[in-house]
Amino acid sequence: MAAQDAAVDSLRDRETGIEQEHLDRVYRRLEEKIDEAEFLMRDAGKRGQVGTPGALAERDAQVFRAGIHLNRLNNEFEDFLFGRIDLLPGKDGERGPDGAYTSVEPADDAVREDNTADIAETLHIGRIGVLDSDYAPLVIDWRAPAAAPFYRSTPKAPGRVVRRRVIRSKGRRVLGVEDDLMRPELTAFLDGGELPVIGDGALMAALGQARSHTMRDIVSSIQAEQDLVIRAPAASVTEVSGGPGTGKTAVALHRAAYLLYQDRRRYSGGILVVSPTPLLVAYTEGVLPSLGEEGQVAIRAVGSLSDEAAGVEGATTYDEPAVARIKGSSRMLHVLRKAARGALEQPAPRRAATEEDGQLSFGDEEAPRPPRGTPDRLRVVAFGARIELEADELKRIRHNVLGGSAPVNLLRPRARKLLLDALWNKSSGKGRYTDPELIAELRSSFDEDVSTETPFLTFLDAWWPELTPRQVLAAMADERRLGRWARRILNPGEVRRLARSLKRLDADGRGPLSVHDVALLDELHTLLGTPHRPKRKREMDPLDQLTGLQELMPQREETQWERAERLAAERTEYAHVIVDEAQDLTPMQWRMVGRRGRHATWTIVGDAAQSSWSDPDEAAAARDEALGSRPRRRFTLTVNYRNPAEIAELAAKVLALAMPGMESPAAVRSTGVRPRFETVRDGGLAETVREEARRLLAEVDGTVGVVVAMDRRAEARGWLAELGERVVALGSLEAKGLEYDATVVVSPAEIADESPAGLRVLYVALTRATQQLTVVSGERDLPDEDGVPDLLRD
Ligand SMILES: Nc1ncnc2c1ncn2[C@@H]1O[C@H](COP(=O)(O)OP(=O)(O)OP(=O)(O)O)[C@@H](O)[C@H]1O
Repeated sequence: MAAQDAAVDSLRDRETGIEQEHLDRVYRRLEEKIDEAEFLMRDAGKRGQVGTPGALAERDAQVFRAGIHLNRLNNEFEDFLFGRIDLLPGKDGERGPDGAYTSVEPADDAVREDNTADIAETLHIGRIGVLDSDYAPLVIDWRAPAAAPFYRSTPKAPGRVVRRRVIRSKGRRVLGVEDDLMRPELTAFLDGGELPVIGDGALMAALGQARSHTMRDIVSSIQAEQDLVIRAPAASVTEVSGGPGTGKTAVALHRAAYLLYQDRRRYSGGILVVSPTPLLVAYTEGVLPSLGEEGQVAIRAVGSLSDEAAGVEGATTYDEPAVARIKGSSRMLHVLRKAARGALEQPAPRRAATEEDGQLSFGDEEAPRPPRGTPDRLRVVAFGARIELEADELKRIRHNVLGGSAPVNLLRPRARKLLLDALWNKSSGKGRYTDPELIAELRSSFDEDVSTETPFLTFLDAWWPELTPRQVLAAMADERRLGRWARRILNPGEVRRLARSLKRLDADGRGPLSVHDVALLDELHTLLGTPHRPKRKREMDPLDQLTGLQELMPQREETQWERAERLAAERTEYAHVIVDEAQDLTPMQWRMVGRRGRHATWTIVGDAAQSSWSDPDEAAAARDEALGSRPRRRFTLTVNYRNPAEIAELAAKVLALAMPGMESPAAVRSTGVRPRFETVRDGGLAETVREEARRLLAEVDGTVGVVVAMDRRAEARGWLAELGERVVALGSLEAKGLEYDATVVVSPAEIADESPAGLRVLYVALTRATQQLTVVSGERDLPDEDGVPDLLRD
């Protein structure tokens, strides 16, 4: 036995050594390329401003590209090289642009009658492609067509692949290899020797690893059904559904990198990834840089998608479920339409303002102030006489201007014009001449005189103020006014709740926003419109400003990440929109996201069984509206890579209650560790949860997540304060998309009772662990003698 183990070890060492040699060659080549890039930059710097403008531009572009390349090479990705496939000869013998054979199917005579074959081609797969000096592929980019068999090949449909190898490396050192045989029936030869096979496969090795607070890419172990989604053509809409842990988020992010690789020019319009929470953004945002992509992709939480949320770093607070339900509903669109127009009229201020000559006095501050009570009379002097418009005339004019659906702030010029018309009609100027030319001249000077006088300007500012979305939202905190705008749309109870939830905002709408407020603000932004203002000077494109090395350096000071942030901030529409956890978008959020992808192609990933929105049909209708009539391509992911079977089995009980008849995905592995059930011990809930978290911290190497009902969040953070950074307390809605080595789910009944979608939220909570799960029951859970709460019993 010992001799056999030693043989296996020496084979492993030999194969690891072979890959080390290859990696050394790759790094030698990378060093050559770095030297080349550095030379190019030095040379360009020396040459300064000589040559024709065209040649200079070309040289500058080359320097810029070399600089970026250099940066990437210097980054020395962990696992720079991660895969290898050994292939049979191809059918047609043609080679693609990366130097690899293009055919997927083996040549007819590739396998001899005695089931032996020769390996005709070996490809190494890595994060970026590297060619040797003869343009032969040393490393193939994982997104290149030649790399597809690495992911697609299965023992059922192996194509040309005989052996797939995952190479584990760190920096320049190969740590080990894991092989999967795609044609186990075959004896294959490479360089005269039999092709050896090492280990039990890479997927299991990857899944067993401890989790940290950031997601890892899965580039070395993407599975065939996932690869089909990642490489699906970008046209129209790609919809991906799949249960918890099937890799939807991972696939969505890898797809973004793939699309950029495929058609960088097209996606220079930007890719937007919409995520449900800032926690999930923080968890996932490292994946794209690890795949060599960051510049063009913006990952945004739905609560910070709108510029209207700027200044509060996006919204992170949640409304109570009944309020969230109102704010998310498409009925709000009708309320907002009325509010955007109705908010023009300000109720009279509590403290009486001084009125003088038909105008409200605003004191002598110069800065524009929010309106304080709408004036009901306009009085100006023209042709030496006073002209007045009374309340009912003003009302008629307002009504006239507001007919139609144009954005309110853009109607101000029209309001101004109708006011001047009405004043002119009352003036003595109107009947002064009969000659149309003279009338026109007089009218034009009347307009100019009146409309530049302070009384008119001050009146217009107060009577037709330029409203901000936040001011309108704040106006909706007045229950009486909101009641008018929401008549026959919301019932009185809903009006009261909604108004009360907005009392947090001051008159200008400053104050803490909830996640659902953001979609309302974004809608208001559209309803109000932004009057045209002179544009700020455009920042120059790096290629515009480069003239050599000296200019390249300051440019480097803006990191790729900052550049992405800046570009995203300037962008309002994207070339491709990816929606993660799409089942959670409310109808109003779909409208907000839809506006950012009116001309985009889309990838939408989600799982109806995890929806925390109470009315999935209404959300589906809003989603259809956002996507329009674009054709859809649908995929389903079927394997749960996160939860061991023992945990998946328990979660399936809740799924059966939440969505009867819905199938849960098959867990890919089992650990033999069953979920634990605890009831509150003597020290109370805090002590019980703390003890359990402490125990789990000792059991696993990575992270522990404690999931509680939303209104216990702050309390739970206090319970765990002393346990260090590996443990995190989360509200049930915050757990979306995240995962931990071990989780403690506190009181399933509390989570399930939180909202109409509570059972689905509980299903999410129960599917977060990669290794161990403990359920702690309180009284409401009616635990049996084994501590199993009623919701989780058979
Ligand atoms: N092919 C794979 N190789 C290695 N790990 C994988 C693979 N596919 C998925 N995983 C891992 O499984 C876990 C779950 O993936 P992910 O979070 O993308 O799933 P999800 O479908 O978005 O889950 P949920 O719906 O619960 O949010 C992650 O840790 C991911 O890295």
